[in-house]
Amino acid sequence: MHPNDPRLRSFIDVDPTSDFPIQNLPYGVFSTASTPTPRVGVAIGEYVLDLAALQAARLIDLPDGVFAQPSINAFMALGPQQWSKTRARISELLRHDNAELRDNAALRQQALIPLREAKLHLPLRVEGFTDFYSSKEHATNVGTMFRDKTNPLLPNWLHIPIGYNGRASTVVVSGAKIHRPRGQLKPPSAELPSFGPCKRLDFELEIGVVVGQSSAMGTMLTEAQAEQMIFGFTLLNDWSARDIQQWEYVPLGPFQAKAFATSISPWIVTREALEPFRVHGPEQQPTPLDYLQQKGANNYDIALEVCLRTPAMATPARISATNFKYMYWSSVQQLVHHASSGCAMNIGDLLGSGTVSGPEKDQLGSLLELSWNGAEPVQLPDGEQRGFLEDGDSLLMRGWCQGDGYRIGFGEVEGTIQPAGN
Ligand SMILES: O=C(O)/C=C/C(=O)CC(=O)CC(=O)O
Ligand SMILES: [Ca+2]
Ligand SMILES: [Mg+2]
Repeated sequence: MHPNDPRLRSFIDVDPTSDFPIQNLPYGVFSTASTPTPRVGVAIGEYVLDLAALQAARLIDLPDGVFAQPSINAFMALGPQQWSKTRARISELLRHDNAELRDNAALRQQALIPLREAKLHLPLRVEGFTDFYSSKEHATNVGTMFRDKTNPLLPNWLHIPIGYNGRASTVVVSGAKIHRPRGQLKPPSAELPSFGPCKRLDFELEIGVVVGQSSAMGTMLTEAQAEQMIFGFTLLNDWSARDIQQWEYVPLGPFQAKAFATSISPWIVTREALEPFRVHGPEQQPTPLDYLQQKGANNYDIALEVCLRTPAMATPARISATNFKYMYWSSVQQLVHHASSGCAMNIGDLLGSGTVSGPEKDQLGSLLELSWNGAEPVQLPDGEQRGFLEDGDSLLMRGWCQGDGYRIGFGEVEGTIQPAGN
């Protein structure tokens, strides 16, 4: 049976609402109190399966030590055929009718760790971080607020997957504390800029693409090559300082406004696990230039939600619910474009999709849009309201593909705002 087959069952009980059924098997890096060395595992139900332990027990046939690493980069370097073969083998080992692991109590004890006992680390060594801008709704909304409401979409937008080179150095895993950045601020009413803590701190709901293969400097990628280079997908929050951004971004784009932190979820859902959830993206009109043309279903149906919890709230409240399927430019088009000048791509490059905003008012992927630059604050169930994020606020993103009786989930990415540092 193919590892995506909905009929597959594991000997580990998995709730139908779990993010991590046997059809998912996302990769992460974890450690435990008893074994503090970070190593690679996959999530299954309420457990992490320790792949370094399975390999040491000779149940997985790959180069020695490939999972006894603090990142998945060495595994990604093995290439797409090994990714697929390994996923099939892990699936086989977890099946209800396979005795190899199921009936080996000692190995099960060692290799299946309850998720609540695992510390989750940044799953990849991030070589480069690029952030795209591929939701037409988001680009239109920001253009309306920041530039020209009669002509919000800039003329290049429908021809180029626009992006900027971000910072790999500040990509952090879910749970990492986020310090309010400081920067140059110049509200429209002020004559001169001042330096101080950001007053308009925001999130951006995005999907992160993990590049698992390299391309040589000077070479372009075909659609098929780019597809094969994508290892998997994460949730990504591109924290954004809107006041710093508005003053600094002309003409080279965001710089310090988005350099202070980017959070990702701890699990990387493989491209293969998302195959059953492919959908057509929006129609692209005008037709893109030849090198960007793509055939077939080039997007994914991934439900996404954003929840906010202020220090006064007992539980988080949902403030947005949208879907990745609305994105105009696909991940493959972004990657093809990224390499099109001859830019070398590396194993461990991370590409942000761009803020995922849908067409409706409750489908927007940033507070900038939800509160219309602070003018219409978001109302929370306990009577509080938010134009932008305040110290102590916790922001939570979730994502999943809904199958028939199971879901391919991304887990979550959380970050809590700390006061500005020194
Ligand atoms: O329209 C602008 O000037 C800026 C938009 C963004 O905030 C840039 C960005 O990070 C891209 C995105 O997430 O879609
Ligand atoms: Ca962004
Ligand atoms: Mg960022």
